[in-house]
Amino acid sequence: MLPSTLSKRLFSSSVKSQYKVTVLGASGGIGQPLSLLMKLNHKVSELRLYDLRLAKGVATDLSHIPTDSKVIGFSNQEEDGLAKALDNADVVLIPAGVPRKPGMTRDDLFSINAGIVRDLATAVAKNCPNASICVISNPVNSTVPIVAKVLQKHGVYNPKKLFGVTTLDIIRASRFISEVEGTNPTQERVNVVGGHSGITIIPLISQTTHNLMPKEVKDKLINRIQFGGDEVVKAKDGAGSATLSMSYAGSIFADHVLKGLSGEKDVVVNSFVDSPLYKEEGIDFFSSPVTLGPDGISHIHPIGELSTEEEAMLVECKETLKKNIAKGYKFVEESKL
Ligand SMILES: NC(=O)C1=CN([C@@H]2O[C@H](COP(=O)(O)OP(=O)(O)OC[C@H]3O[C@@H](n4cnc5c(N)ncnc54)[C@H](O)[C@@H]3O)[C@@H](O)[C@H]2O)C=CC1
Ligand SMILES: O=C([O-])CC(=O)C(=O)O
Repeated sequence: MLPSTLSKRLFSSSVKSQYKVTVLGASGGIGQPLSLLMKLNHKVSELRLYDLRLAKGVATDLSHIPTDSKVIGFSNQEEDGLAKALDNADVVLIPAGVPRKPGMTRDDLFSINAGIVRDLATAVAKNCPNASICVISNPVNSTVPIVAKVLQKHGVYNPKKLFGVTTLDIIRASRFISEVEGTNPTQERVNVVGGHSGITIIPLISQTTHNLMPKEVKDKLINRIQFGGDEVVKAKDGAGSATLSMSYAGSIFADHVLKGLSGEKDVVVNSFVDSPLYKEEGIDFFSSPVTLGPDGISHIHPIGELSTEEEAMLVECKETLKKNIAKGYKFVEESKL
């Protein structure tokens, strides 16, 4: 293929770039490749990168790519760096925070990441209260409620525009089920609902065409989807958790949000959101398919029919989620804001 044809394929688009996207934690393992993928997204007109280190370097590097967007790096060393990065942003992606090491659960990250996410959410509340906020930092089951509470305290909470990014569970499920069934992963779609940690991740295999696989094969598959994160943490052996698959997942999620904002029809994606599904049972957030539009979430879909085994998983999931959400709320209540 001629280089010019290749460059046209990669970089040309008839889509109008119009959205300002900010990545908080842009120099990290997820932040860098995620920023690269957002630089390639034609709906983005301005990409702002913020981190405690290297954000200007990463921004300069990406700024040489000939797509129709401007890239600007902001550092915490400059006055109002964070405020400038967020000023009037349309979409904010948050992969800031520490990743796991072998032997840790996502909840073990709470002690450090809760404060980071609280402070970044405070800056979002002050500088871009209308933004769609996509939270990647773990533990997602608690960091999303933290952001909600912070925004509530500032009187700017819009539940239609706050998202916990659980897309990695969806893409893992597509991949892993295709490995078991010998199918094309791009054609596989599993509805994964609940939360984003261990047993709160519920892959609804009964809703796929592969429900008749032997029980032990299915149990193993479900366990692999639920603990796929641990597989990467173990393989990286102390150097972090999923970054490349996560940045791919994050870019797909962000693209859905941008498609919704730009008025595309039937934009449906799973996300951990402020949800009516189990609110009566005291569970304010739950991941299920949601339809996105110009004002954020336009519809939250129920999770559909479950098998007896999946019903039992849902019971366990809800018990853990309730505690994770309460922990996030309590942290903000006890913080001086
Ligand atoms: N939602 C999901 O499915 C997934 C979530 N994660 C989570 O994403 C987070 C980031 O993971 P990695 O990128 O691998 O970690 P990393 O350590 O490579 O990068 C994190 C970046 O955040 C920056 N940072 C820390 N505090 C900050 C602050 N106050 N403001 C701005 N930037 C700040 C750091 O300087 C660093 O560059 C972790 O909490 C991890 O558990 C990881 C994989 C999947
Ligand atoms: O496992 C981790 O800590 C990172 C993560 O959330 C994932 O890979 O799903």
